[in-house]
Amino acid sequence: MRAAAGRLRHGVATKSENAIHGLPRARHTFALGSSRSKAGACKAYRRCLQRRCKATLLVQATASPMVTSDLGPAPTPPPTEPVEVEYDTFQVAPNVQLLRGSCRAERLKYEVEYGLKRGTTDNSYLITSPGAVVLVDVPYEAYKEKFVEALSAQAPLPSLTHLLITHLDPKAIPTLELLLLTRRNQQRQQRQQLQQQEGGQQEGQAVAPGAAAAAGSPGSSSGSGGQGEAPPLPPLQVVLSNPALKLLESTLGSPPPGSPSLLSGVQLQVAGRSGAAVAPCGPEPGDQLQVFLAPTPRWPDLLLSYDPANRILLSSKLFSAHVAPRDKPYDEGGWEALEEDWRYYFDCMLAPSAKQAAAALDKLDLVPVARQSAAQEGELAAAGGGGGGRPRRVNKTSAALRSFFRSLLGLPAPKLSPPAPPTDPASEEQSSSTTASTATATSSLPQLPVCQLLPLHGPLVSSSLAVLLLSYRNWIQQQLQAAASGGTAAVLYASAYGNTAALAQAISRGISLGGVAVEAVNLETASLEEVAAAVGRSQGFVLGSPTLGGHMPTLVSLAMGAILRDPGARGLPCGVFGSFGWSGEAVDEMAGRLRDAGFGFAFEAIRVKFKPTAKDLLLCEESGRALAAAIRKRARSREMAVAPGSRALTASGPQLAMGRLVGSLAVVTARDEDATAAMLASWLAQASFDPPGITIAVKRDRPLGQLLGGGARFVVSLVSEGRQREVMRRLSGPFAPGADRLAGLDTFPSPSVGAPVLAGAASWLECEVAGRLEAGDHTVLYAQVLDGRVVDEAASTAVHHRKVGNHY
Ligand SMILES: Cc1cc2nc3c(=O)[nH]c(=O)nc-3n(C[C@H](O)[C@H](O)[C@H](O)COP(=O)(O)O)c2cc1C
Repeated sequence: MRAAAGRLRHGVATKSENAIHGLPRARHTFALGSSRSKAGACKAYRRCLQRRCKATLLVQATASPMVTSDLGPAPTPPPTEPVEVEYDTFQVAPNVQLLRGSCRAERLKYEVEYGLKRGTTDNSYLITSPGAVVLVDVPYEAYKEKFVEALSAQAPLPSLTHLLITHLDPKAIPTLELLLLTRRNQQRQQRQQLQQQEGGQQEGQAVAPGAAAAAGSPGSSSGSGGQGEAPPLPPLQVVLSNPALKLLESTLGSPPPGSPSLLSGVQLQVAGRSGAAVAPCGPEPGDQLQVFLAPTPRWPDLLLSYDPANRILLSSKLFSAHVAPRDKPYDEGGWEALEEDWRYYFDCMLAPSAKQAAAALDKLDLVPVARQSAAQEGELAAAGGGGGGRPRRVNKTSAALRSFFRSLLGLPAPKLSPPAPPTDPASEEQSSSTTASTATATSSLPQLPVCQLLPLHGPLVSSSLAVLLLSYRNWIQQQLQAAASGGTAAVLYASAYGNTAALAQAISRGISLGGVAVEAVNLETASLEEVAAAVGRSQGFVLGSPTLGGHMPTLVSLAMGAILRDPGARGLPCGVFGSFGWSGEAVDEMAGRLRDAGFGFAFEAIRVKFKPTAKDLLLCEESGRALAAAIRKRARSREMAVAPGSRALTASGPQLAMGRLVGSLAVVTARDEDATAAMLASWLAQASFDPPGITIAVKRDRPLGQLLGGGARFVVSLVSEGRQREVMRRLSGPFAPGADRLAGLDTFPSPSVGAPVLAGAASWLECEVAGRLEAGDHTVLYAQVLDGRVVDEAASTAVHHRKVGNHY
């Protein structure tokens, strides 16, 4: 192995584009088909469309459609897939508990287009203060019983005074239902107990002192001394955004005839303005949870909440990650251990809504400060410091931290977008007939010291707080810059079961990696005006649809009509894709209508049977990059038409000098299930003797970064002198999406990684990624060498010589 590593040379080889294939790091895991009969399935899907929500994505499925009908074979019932979940509670501040449901073995079946399988957590928080017990968020239904049990152990449910919902997913509705039902039952029991006690007192029986208070209701202690019926308990105040309110009303608000609405015992309060105070969170009068509206196209109901007493941001989907840390709830291992997870979540979930994410963060001037130890927090709280969270204590630290991290990341000014013009509070106000609007809007941006980010999913952010905050701004900035310089592509899709959504996500990744920003539009929730506006803002688009009943669903057809009617859309590069079960007409219909209207396709129509495999997702990612390339090419030719020669490349002195750096010419390969990736590389170097280690620099816009995440394994074949011409010719590209880049080259699988080794290479190495460093437009991967062989003792390694250092 060491002999093989010793074949690394600094020099030679490719001037080529490094023909990197990318793979998603893992496949998503949801199953397909439907448990329903033809009629049931159609009804479910129609209901989904009518409600314009993703509730029917809950339908479980199987990949073996067997039953026939006049719609075609209907899917068979699904195997029930038990999901193993755990439930834990942790104290994260003197008066704040984390209630955490986690699923490690496999991620839960949601956010189906999210490609990782590192487990996930659903985080809820309980904030207790004098006179208020505030629950923040309820988890998905897989956790519902354990959640209600864990919550009841922390606080009797009737004692809950507020429920703050930062995001309401249809899959959390059953949990909310159980919570409200259990609370109502517990209230009834309490009331009966109190009545019995009242009766007992009247009959002269002894009542244990404080028995009513032990029942746990804020109303109960005050009511225990009265005569007659026990006083009614105060209603639960549910604070949420207007879109969440609509979902709540359309589900729990309309119970079956004869049963009382679970919402009758709650008071709904719409968070109408950013900065509004909605619930107590500490002992002092000013200790009020503030809410900030943070809607994105994907999550139109999103709220962020700031707890000034504990200096905590309840960040909902922002700063989340789908990873389930063991035992400890925090970001153990820090930035190094979790950067990839946070970044991947951002790329999948927030990059397509970068503008909205920027707008949300611009509403808060967050200042990172150090977290106190639990003991210190306790002392400070006891001393009336509310957890020590007062700005005067922390400004010095925060300024130093901010400037340190800003310089570390080479970041510009902290603001992402120009300050918004003063808003008319009325325009931001969200209306609701059932609500009492909140008060106390901020007029300017006060600094908000923050020592913890408490997200909906994944680890709580403490040790990596400053760097994650700044990285978010950096990532958002990159997206906005891509949109400004490379343009935007609209990714329009509908998906009943998540399969087409998974394709849309992979295409979006490819587009982003190709240097073009993505505006994702879910046709189930967007209006036709929004569709037209998104296409109008874009320089290219893709359209995705499942086949249902032999056609594309009506909403896709309507969206298509909106595009065809828009004269500005003519000539935009585009592409179509979709998942199907047996006939797959939708993709042909879309392609046919666009072709007839004169549109040009950046890639071949993508049709995937049911659930996409790793290979399908790789094809999608490459197709996304092809669309990005078409968009950039079109922009360049327009630019050239205006100012010919404006983009001529001129190499500077340093670039010429850097061109004299040389590296070994290698072929890097990796495998993921049915997909194989290969790239030409020459920016390789030995980095460690013991353990043996190497580095590879991979350009950021290559999908290889996704392929080679932490712990990923790959193979390096060092090309032998004399073969560089042949290898470079075959691997330099350009390649059509899905093309086999190793076609025509002899290979064999490496013994343990199983990725292809180039036959006749000077040597080969099997490696495992052990670290990543973001470096300018490349990512430097540090990998430990697991195994290796010298294939040809006599061969020397080919070296890549270049003239200039501004390309390979
Ligand atoms: C009610 C219903 C009707 C369907 N009709 C067809 C059809 O006519 N032709 C076909 O190829 N697949 C059909 N399918 C299968 C879907 O296209 C397939 O499940 C696809 O993966 C769904 O993609 P999605 O997850 O993006 O919604 C049907 C599925 C359902 C539930």
